[in-house]
Amino acid sequence: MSAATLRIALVGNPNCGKTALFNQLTGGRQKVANYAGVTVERKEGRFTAPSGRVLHVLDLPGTYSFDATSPDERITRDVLEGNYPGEAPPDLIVCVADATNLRLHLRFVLEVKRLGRPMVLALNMMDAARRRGIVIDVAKLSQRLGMPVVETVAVRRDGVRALIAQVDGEVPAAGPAQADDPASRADLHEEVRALMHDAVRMPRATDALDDALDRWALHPVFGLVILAAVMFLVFQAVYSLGKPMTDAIAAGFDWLGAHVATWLPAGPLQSLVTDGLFGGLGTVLGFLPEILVLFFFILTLEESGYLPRAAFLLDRLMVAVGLTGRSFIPLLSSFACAIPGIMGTRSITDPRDRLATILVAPLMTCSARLPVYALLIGAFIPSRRVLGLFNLQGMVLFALYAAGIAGAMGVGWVMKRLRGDKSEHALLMELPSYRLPQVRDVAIGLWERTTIFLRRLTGVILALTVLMWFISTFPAPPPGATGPAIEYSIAGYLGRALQHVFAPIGFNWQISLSLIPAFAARETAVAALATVYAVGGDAGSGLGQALAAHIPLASALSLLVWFAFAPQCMSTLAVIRRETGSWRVVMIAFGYMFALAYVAAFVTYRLAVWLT
Ligand SMILES: Nc1nc2c(ncn2[C@@H]2O[C@H](COP(=O)(O)OP(=O)(O)OP(=O)(O)O)[C@@H](O)[C@H]2O)c(=O)[nH]1
Ligand SMILES: [Mg+2]
Repeated sequence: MSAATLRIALVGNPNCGKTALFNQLTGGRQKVANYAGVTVERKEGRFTAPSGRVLHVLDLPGTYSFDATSPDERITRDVLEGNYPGEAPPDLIVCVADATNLRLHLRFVLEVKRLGRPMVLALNMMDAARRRGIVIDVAKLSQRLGMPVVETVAVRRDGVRALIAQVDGEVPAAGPAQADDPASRADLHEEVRALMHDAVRMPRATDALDDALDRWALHPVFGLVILAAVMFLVFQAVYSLGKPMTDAIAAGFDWLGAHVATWLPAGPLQSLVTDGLFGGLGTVLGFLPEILVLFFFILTLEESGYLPRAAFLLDRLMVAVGLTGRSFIPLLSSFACAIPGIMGTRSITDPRDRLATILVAPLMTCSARLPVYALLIGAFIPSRRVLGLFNLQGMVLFALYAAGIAGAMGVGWVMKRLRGDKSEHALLMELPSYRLPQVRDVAIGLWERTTIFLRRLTGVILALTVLMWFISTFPAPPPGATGPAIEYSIAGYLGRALQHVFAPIGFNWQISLSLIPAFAARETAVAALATVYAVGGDAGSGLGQALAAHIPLASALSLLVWFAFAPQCMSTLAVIRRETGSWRVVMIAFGYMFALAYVAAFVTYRLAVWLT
């Protein structure tokens, strides 16, 4: 080991603030949230300590013990034991413990100590511990444990000073390694009790506010009512807060597009700029506010500590449909994007539960679908008040999300029947303390979302939009052609060929065509429709109106339902393959979702045609 660099690893029970410490030390932007199992991969960062020494910091998934059973916990164990491929064991282990919950967290500290490696204990959440009147005799604890102990507050900028000073100094000597057998593990419990007795004074009462809130939040009836109300309000807010901003952006782009068009000579370049860039990309960009409003609520909920309660409430229902309460948080993250959701299933111990969760995660409506929904809802569903209070468009949006959830439950139930599984696993899940969201974490989360969105927009969506514009413009119609020019383009031919598949569910050739780029990034369906209609000369008065004029209501409803279920995302399929290591699972996922989407869209279309 050179003196100039030091490799440290942050370990500890889930939800004790390892990632918050990591971010504070390295200036990183890893996801922090108030539930167990947020971090499921090893993440690396670095910073330069005041002495000039460079510290490499590893953030690891939380783990309760070394009897690791879930895939994410195994990563932590392997890294510490030096079994992680291509990585030497860390020079110094920083074991993080939640100071408000030492009775639980010290057990793992003792387990890590048995590895006999240089180690420091960080008592995190000291702010919360002080607030609750918990008194910790740090000197005594350090002496009894035989390792340096520092206090930290990972959510405050100056809350990691003591830790930095500690890791910047001498590396503490390692204690003796101890054998790790079941008998000696039983002693850990006694050891924790003795430590608690000697070094920690806990107030008698637990947190009264948490208990009072939980009486409502975990109530079998009111709890569900509260959960439903929270979800419903979120979707109302997406509309009432996001929509005005979206409209303003769209108006701005129309204005800009019209002006830019006057500076360009008429011809392909003008068409590319106005139809492709302003029409296509501008329309997608306009949906950013809605996405951010949705994320504001998801991030706030994640930080509040409410989500594990919701998981707990829904556990019985989820077990009935072949999932578990543990699936709840991965499924909820899939509202952002199925990819982190599918990766989040690593914290599910039972492999069959994990597989079931992976298979249904793509049915949760990801944020890339929001522009498609918002566009079609805006064009086809009147913006009416219902019961003088709720917005009809917001209600339809809520219904589409609900359709995804109901679909997931149905599929889970069928899979459970197919595998003849009668086993039920009790949900063991820690309920964290309620916490006011940190402005910084919410801001980081929104910023991350914005950059991801803009990167997609200027990358894959831009490329596909230009491609769509190109195939809709060329080749030019032959001399003497009578129909609209676009019908003679590559896009026209391709769309009509595809339409054979999709005509039964009511899609015209333009919609059928837009499904191709949507496979790479779903939002592109919007850009593609915008471009195709604009090139066809139909979008003069806005894409919404053009769609309303050219697509019957029944087809629009069918398209919405299609998007709720269809397996239209390459990256999701790729991540399923990576996480399960099986092409068969990918085929099953693709096949069942395609069938489900097709049948559901077919039924919707026929019903709508019949009713209208
Ligand atoms: N009040 C207070 N909250 C903290 C502190 N450190 C972290 N938190 C909050 O605790 C929660 C968990 O923090 P994370 O950093 O995600 O915890 P983690 O240990 O990385 O969790 P996993 O990745 O699930 O193992 C978040 O809501 C943080 O905002 C602290 O020192 N004080
Ligand atoms: Mg973490």
